[in-house]
Parts: sequence; structure tokens; C-alpha cells
Amino acid sequence: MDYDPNFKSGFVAVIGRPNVGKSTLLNVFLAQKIAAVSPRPQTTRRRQLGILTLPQAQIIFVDTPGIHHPVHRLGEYMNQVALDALHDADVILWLVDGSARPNAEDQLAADYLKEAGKDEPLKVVLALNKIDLVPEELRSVRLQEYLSLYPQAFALMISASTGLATDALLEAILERLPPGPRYYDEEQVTDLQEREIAADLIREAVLRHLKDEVPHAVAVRIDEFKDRNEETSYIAATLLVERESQKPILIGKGGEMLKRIGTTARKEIEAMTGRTIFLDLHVKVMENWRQNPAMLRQLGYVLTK
Ligand SMILES: Nc1nc2c(ncn2[C@@H]2O[C@H](COP(=O)(O)OP(=O)(O)OP(=O)(O)O)[C@@H](O)[C@H]2O)c(=O)[nH]1
Repeated sequence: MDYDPNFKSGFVAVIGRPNVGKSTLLNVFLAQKIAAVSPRPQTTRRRQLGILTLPQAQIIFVDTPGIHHPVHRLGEYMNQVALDALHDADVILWLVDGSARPNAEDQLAADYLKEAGKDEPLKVVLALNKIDLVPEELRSVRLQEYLSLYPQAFALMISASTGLATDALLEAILERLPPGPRYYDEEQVTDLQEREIAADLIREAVLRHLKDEVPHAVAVRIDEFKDRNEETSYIAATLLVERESQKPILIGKGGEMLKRIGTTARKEIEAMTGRTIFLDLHVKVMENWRQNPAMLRQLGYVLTK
């Protein structure tokens, strides 16, 4: 690899509480659907990378699960992932929901930042997202409310869904990146395997159709992902639920709900892969999978420490 002293690269940890729009923003930057986006909190469970290669820089986004108070093993794992990402990051993009006042979880994120930056100052860019929902006259007050949680941050207001000031945000990140090599090929946008993305898209479809009914007790296991030819792939996946009583909710009358979930997921996977997909979905009860470290590992939630 040729060394270019003007080239910049580095890791940008994207943090913030669940549902602030991390995935939406990542999709804007990468112009491709790689992270799960859903109107329900905590869709992003795994640590994900999105890689943006520009003529003079390469940014590797680490999309962390939302920081929140742990209530079970999966929650603890998610917080640990978030802390690890802060330590390793060159720049931290702290995304908050500008349409609401700071709450205890935002305070917790600020505490994480203080903890991670106590020996070495962190480069934190604070982005107030969803500013399209905030009346003009309230905006600067809101900015100050968030900035007071971590005054060392560079702050700006954006809207990931309208694209407002997302260029300025990218510029602020680029300014703070150190010189470095191009770590990944230009064409590569993620280090997530297609099957992992497919699992995320299936889980997203479940959350979208089921609203409040089974939400976070569902995990997706990809059992098979085979290319049949150039244009078609076959995917078999199992939706794991925690209790027998959740099974009929997922399946629906005459299998109608499962069919709807399958159709939504299939379309999303087809958009992502550019291929025709045959999607075969099953539902299985796996009691208390969230408390089971072996099960979490099998589903790709590797406990790091
Ligand atoms: N009005 C408005 N809505 C937004 C904006 N950005 C995101 N949203 C919506 O907010 C919801 C959550 O967005 P996500 O991108 O899934 O949030 P996330 O932070 O990745 O969520 P987790 O995966 O749970 O951590 C979705 O319904 C988005 O459409 C914005 O700038 N303005």
C-alpha cells in the first residue's frame, strides 16, 4: 500500500441511547442499507462497522448498541461493547435525540465519555439529531442542555432523515481524524457478513410487524444461506422465542403473520443483495436464550471480557 501523508483514516464510535437514529445516519453516510433501522428501540445489538472511503480519507464507523442500564446479560454485553468502542475510537460521534430533553440515559452516556476520557482527552462530536422536529426558537436552548452534560464536545444540530447538516457533521469528523492508511478496499462498506445483515433485516421485519407483542425476546438464527445461481439465493432462518406462548403470536392465524414478516424481510434482503431470495422462516422456542451465554455466542453476541 502506497503511503500518502495527506490521507486520513480512523475509527469513529457512534454512541447514543437507543432509537436516536444511529442506524439512519449510518445509512445516510454509506448510502446503502447496512444497519437495521426500525421505529422501535434496541434493534442494533451487534457491533457493526460501516466503512466510508473518500478520496482523502477512510472512516470506519463502529455502530454500538445503545447505552442503557443493564437488566439482563444481553444488556450487560451491550454496555461492555459500547465502552470498548470508546476506548478504541479515534473520534466519538455522540448522537442524541434533539427533539427531547436530555434524560438519565444521556447522562449515562456522558458518564461513559468522562470515564473513557479520564486519562486521555477524547475527540467527541455531539450531534443533536431529529432537529427537524424542534421549533427554531427552541434549538439553541436544546443544544446548551446537551452540551452541558459534556462541555468538551464539539456540538452541532442535524437531521438524519432530511439530510440537514449531515455534510457539516461529516466535515467535523474528517477534521478530527488522524493521518493513516486505507485499511479496507474502496468497494467494501461493511465487515459484516451478508448472512448477519440478513439476520438483522429479518429481526427488523419482526419488530416492525409485531409492535409491542414479542419485541426483544426474538433472536434470529440463519441456518442456511446458499447461492443457487448468479441471481438467486436460498435462506433458511429460525426465529427463536423465549416462551411457548410467544410462538402463536409470531406465526399468526394460519401462518399469516410469519408470511408477512417473511415478505417484508425478503424484499429488504433482495434490495441489499441485488438478488432474488427464497426465504424459509421457522419459529422455535428456546427458553431464556437471553440469559444463556452459549446461546448468545451462537447468535453472534460474543462476550469480550
Ligand atoms: N423526525 C426524524 N426522525 C428520525 C431522524 N433520524 C431517525 N429518525 C427516526 O427515529 C427512529 C429510530 O431510528 P434508528 O436509526 O433505528 O435508531 P438507532 O439509534 O439506530 O436505534 P437502535 O438501533 O435502537 O440503537 C426511526 O423511526 C427513524 O426513522 C430524524 O432526523 N428526524
